Parts: sequence; structure tokens; C-alpha cells
Amino acid sequence: MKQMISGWRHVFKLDPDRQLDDRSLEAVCLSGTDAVMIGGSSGVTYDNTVDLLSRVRRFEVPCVLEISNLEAVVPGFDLYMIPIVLNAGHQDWIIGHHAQAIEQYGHLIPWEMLVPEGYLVLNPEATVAKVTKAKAPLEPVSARSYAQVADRLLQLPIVYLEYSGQIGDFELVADVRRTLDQAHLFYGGGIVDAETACRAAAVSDTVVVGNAVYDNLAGALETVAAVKGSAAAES
Ligand SMILES: CC(C)=CCC/C(C)=C/CC/C(C)=C/CC/C(C)=C/CC/C(C)=C/CC/C(C)=C/CC/C(C)=C/COP(=O)(O)OP(=O)(O)O
Ligand SMILES: O=P(O)(O)OC[C@@H](O)CO
Ligand SMILES: [Mg+2]
Repeated sequence: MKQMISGWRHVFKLDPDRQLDDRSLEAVCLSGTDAVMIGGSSGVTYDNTVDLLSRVRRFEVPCVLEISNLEAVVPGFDLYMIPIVLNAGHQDWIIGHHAQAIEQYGHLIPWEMLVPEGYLVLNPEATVAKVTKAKAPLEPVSARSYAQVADRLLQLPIVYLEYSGQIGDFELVADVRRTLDQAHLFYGGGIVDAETACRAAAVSDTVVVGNAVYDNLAGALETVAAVKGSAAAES
């Protein structure tokens, strides 16, 4: 499981709550990206998730579900990504919903298919920040400390610096990356073209591109080659 993710440099995140026509979806799936992640912080339902999964499954690209809502857990994905929002303002988003999920589905959970993600939500204006009442923005020293909780103390395989909807502070991202021991660093937020993608690729392990798919597909598609042609962040 971790081996699969450690090879990912570029991921497109598709939102079941947004419309994407067949030609655009085909371009995304054949773009050379390493994976398509399906998820969003609001409006995700069982029906719109099944629909998007079945459309992506016409292509060979790996497809994973990022669970944000228990009602929208659909079988048939390659992996299930489980966000743990480390700087959430309420424990529900750190472990509460997770415990409830296990209480409800414990015997049905395919543990080997679950991948926990230690999220740091860093754009206070994003829907995800509002939903989770995230303590954001964070000073670099706090971001580094949260990241080390995820990486060293909890041994999470992924630290996800989430700036959804906004370009991040790449100095902070680089700083966090340098503190990591074993976790893989996902960066997401505001990547819209080759230039922004190269900057993110230089300081992270995996670059996630979401909104640009819907807002500027040509720019979004440029990000694949840009990320894959960039040297990874140094360990
Ligand atoms: C095979 C099979 C069917 C197995 C099912 C077994 C099962 C039920 C497993 C569940 C196990 C488990 C522990 C589940 C956790 C359940 C859960 C609801 C946890 C909470 C997750 C969480 C913290 C969600 C908060 C929101 C969040 C971090 C979402 C991630 C996606 C994200 C940030 C999207 C960005 O959103 P976007 O809409 O783009 O934002 P903008 O509008 O700002 O752009
Ligand atoms: O939508 P954008 O801003 O590209 O962010 C990508 C992803 O990190 C969202 O969860
Ligand atoms: Mg979005």
C-alpha cells in the first residue's frame, strides 16, 4: 500500500459534487497522472461517487477514494484515504468520525486498503477549514510540530499540507518537508499551470491538483509533465 503511494508524484483530485464532461474526464485519466483521487469536503454522496468511479474505471489509471463522509463510502476503489485533520478545532475530525465508522462497520473494514493521511489545513477560507473549524493559518513552528506528531509520533504514512483553493507558502512547505522522517508529503492548493506545479514539486513528494481541472483544464493538464519532469524534494 505504502509502496504504491510512494511512487506518486502527481495526483488529480476530482470532486463528485462538480460536473466534468466525458472529454475532459478522458483527458484527465489519460494525462499520465499517477492517480485519480475522488473526494471533496461537501456535497459528496453515494450516488455521485458511484457515478464518478464508474466513469473513471473506463481507464487504467489508479483510482482512490478520500473519505469525507461515511454515507459516500463506495466499494471498488483501489485504496481508501482516511483524512485525520491534525489542526481541527473539534475532535470529531481528528478521531471522532473514525471511531464512529469503526463502531458501525468494524467487521467489514478492509484494513489493508486504508491509508491514513495526517492533514494540516492551512487556508482558513477553504470549505474544509470551515467544516473542521481548523486552527489556521499556522506559524511555521506550529506546522512543523504538527507534522512531526503525524510523522514521528503517530507514524502516519502521509502528511498532507492542504491549502485548497489558494497557493501555499512554499517556504513553510519546504521547512515541513525537511523535518519529516518517514512520511510522504502531499501538497495541495492553487496549482493551476506548469509554473505553479514546478514550484510545488520542488518542495513536496506528491502534488495534488483539484479545482484547476474544472476552472482551467488546459492549465491543469500542463501540471502533469511539469511535476514529473521536476526533481523531487531532497530528503
Ligand atoms: C470496501 C469498503 C466499502 C470499505 C468501507 C469500510 C469503511 C466504512 C471504512 C471507513 C473507515 C474510516 C475510519 C472512515 C473515516 C470516516 C470519516 C468520515 C472520517 C472523517 C474524515 C475527515 C476528517 C473529513 C473532513 C473533510 C476532509 C479533510 C475532506 C478531505 C477532502 C478535501 C480536503 C477536499 C477539498 O475539498 P474541496 O471541496 O475541494 O474544498 P474547496 O471547496 O475549499 O475547494
Ligand atoms: O483544489 P486545489 O486548490 O487544487 O487543491 C487541491 C486539493 O488539495 C484539494 O483537496
Ligand atoms: Mg475543491
